[in-house]
Amino acid sequence: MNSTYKAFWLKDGDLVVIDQTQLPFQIVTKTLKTSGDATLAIQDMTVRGAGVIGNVAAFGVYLAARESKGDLSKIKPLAAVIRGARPTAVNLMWAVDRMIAVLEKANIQKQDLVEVALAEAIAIADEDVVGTRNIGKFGCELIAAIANNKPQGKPVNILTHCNAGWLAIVDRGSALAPIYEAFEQGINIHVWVDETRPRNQGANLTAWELAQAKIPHTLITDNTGGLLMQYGKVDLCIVGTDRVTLKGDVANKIGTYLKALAAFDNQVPFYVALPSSTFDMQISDGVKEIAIETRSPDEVLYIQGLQDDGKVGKIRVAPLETPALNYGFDITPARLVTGLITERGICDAAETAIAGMFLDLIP
Ligand SMILES: CSC[C@@H](O)[C@@H](O)C(=O)COP(=O)(O)O
Repeated sequence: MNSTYKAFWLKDGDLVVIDQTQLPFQIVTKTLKTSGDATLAIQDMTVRGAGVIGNVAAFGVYLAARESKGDLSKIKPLAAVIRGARPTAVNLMWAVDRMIAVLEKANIQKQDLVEVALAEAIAIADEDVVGTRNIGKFGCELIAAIANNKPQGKPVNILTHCNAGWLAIVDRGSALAPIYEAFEQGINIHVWVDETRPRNQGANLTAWELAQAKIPHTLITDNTGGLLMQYGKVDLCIVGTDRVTLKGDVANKIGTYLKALAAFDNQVPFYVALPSSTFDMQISDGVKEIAIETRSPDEVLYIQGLQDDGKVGKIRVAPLETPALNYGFDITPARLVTGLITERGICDAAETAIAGMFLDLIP
């Protein structure tokens, strides 16, 4: 793993992860020693974001191999538990399936499965590093083209939702990869950051990443984007995704769909950035076929933040008797997506274009 920024790293054979539930107020790490630790870290969102969920799942299979002393019959049920940790991000299932396929082959060849699992989990992370760099380069071309048509001194205003930065995919994220690249190239940019209720990944994580990188940004409530688009203050939307179907329907953090509708109504280009591991080529209709995670109502009923006493705590924002519903993701239909920014290039969110660029991934 060669990345500059990391959401996780290896130490003495264990996996250390940044506890994202504590950001931006404190940088706390957790050490995952067992496959159960990996499952829990994914479930309680110590780690989150489609890519990093896949990485931690892959290392979780390695930890399963270690605790099973390389016995494949014991690794498989543990891997199945990791695979079920969260339902929507397909990178989780993809990573576990890839790990098990490699281990099955290695088992026939009587190789050391602990070593093989570790090497494969590292390989997946290393591929992500290369992939995000390429996503950054392709996406940056879009930003550069807009910048060329801007009056001198005016920034390209990019709106993003949730967190799709290096905390979500090593080592530059998906949606934020073109933003990091553009900033590095000296393009004048400014990012509108949706707070992303209920868990506030925008306010807590994206704003923190951008602040660390000194990239100009402004935090907005989730409902502000439409007005900004009507005012001509958004040049481009770029979001990440947890699963894209063969026909180009996009699952991403709840609220993405409404942003895409507003973008469509205002002729603002709406791009989705993803590594190819986020395609689910076995399905077509996102609304009918993608399982949307439902999370605890408490995430809606309470807000977590920094208290006046300097401690991180939660406060309730609704009457005690009010129930809440908490879908974690929504589906943006392909027709609202201007294009998909992938590590192989930019393609239309349509079956012919996706199949044309990713034929080798279609089962
Ligand atoms: C890899 S970034 C794309 C998505 O994973 C991201 O936008 C997102 O929706 C994350 O959701 P989360 O619930 O925080 O895991």
